[in-house]
Amino acid sequence: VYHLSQRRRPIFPVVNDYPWDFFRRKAYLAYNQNAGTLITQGLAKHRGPITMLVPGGTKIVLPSSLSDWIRTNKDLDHQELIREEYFAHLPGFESQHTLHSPDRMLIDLLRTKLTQNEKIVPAVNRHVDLALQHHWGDSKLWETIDWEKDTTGVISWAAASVFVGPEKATDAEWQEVVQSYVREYFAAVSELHTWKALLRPIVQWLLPHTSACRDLMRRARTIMQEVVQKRTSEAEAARAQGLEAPLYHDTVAWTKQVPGNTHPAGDVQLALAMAALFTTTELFRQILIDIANNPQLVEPLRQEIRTSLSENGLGLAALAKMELLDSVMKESQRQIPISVGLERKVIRETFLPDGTKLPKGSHVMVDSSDMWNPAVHEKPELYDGYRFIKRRQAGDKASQFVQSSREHNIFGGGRHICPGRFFANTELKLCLAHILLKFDLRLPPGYQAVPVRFGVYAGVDPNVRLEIRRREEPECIL
Ligand code: HEM
Repeated sequence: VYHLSQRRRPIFPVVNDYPWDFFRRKAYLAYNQNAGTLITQGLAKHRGPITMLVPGGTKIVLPSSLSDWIRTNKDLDHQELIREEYFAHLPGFESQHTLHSPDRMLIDLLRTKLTQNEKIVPAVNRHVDLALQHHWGDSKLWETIDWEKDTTGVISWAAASVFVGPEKATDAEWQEVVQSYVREYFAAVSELHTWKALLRPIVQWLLPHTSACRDLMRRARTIMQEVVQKRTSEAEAARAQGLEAPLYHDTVAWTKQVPGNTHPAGDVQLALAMAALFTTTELFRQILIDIANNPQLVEPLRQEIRTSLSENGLGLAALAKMELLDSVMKESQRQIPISVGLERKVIRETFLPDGTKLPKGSHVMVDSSDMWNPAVHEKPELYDGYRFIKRRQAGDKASQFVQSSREHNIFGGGRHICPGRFFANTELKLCLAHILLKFDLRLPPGYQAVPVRFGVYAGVDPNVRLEIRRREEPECIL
């Protein structure tokens, strides 16, 4: 079967190869439903890398002992993999090209401007407050939030305060464009993957999600052209009157300062939304589930937030002092069962430390099961909000939320490590501080959230009915 359907014979043992499975139905079903187990058992059995058959090709999974090798190897690339797998060349998907452009404009911008930038805190804080009023309301009676819309909305407004800036952050049309684009984009990518590569250049014009992306991309470009134009006129008017032009602390202003930038402002915004919205919202949802399921954490968290804010004022120092919250956030990452990290494409033939050749074009990734490994974590099956603060106090140097390590590689590593993780940290801590001080949360009695699995990836339970109410005496220190 391999010789007919694969150009190359897999170098490592295949873990989902079954007799008489000519069309790979069984192989793909096993991958979709059970990738985590296939990986753990396969790595244990073969004591080395394994191959998985996946729709459209094969993926090589390396044991976590090779994390450092992958992290530092220059023959492996993350961006090229993403550009290819997420169809960055298609019309309507230009934002993916901007996000993973070889010029690294946006990545460098995030690294320099969005990492530990004190100036963005007040705007994010204000927008979190506005977002909670808008999406979560003022009721002191228990109400069920719209799990998809009211979690995405909060994160999207908070991020927009720094991405698009004050003119559009809470604008209904802009929010609709951005949030719909991210939804349509991921749906379009999944839809396109079900078609043979040869047919994609044709079907891309006919499929509803791909068409929606093109339309939303056009709208984003038009809206952003107006924003840029408005700011230019504003600056000219100020100059004409001998005044200083207004100062903005957002990606629109920062992108304008990049010499020779060729990415349209609309593309930059959709690129940011694509990288930041789904990832951060998913974790936000998981943290809300875990806090609701662990009410004993609420008072200690509230106390920590009050103390950090009263001793440091609102700013990065206060957020850094929220160590229990930091630990809770990292522990919640462990509840989303993503089986791999550090996905890379081999861009030049390269060799594993034992001399095995990895051919150009291979797709490699690293096993993430250390996150649930009893040799790494005591009682890994339990949710322990204090897990990472205890490790930190015991001297573990990689137990903070923004840190990535071999045992916990949710933010990747090496030169492609997520440049948005500091911003995600700021945004999530501010959202959770507001929520903890102003709301009570609960889940229906006995509700067990069940994550969904898509092959090696996973998502938070989409059917949660989270109930919220404003606290009787909300603490207005934020
Ligand atoms: C909890 C939220 C987030 C998670 C779990 C996450 C996770 C990741 C992961 C796993 C990677 C690939 C790293 C690698 O393979 O080494 C990545 C890359 C990236 N992330 Fe994030 N991310 C999050 C939030 C954000 C945010 C808020 C932004 C933007 C503000 C962002 C921007 C990016 C960009 C631009 C890249 C590409 C880096 C490169 O290719 O060099 N991410 N992220």
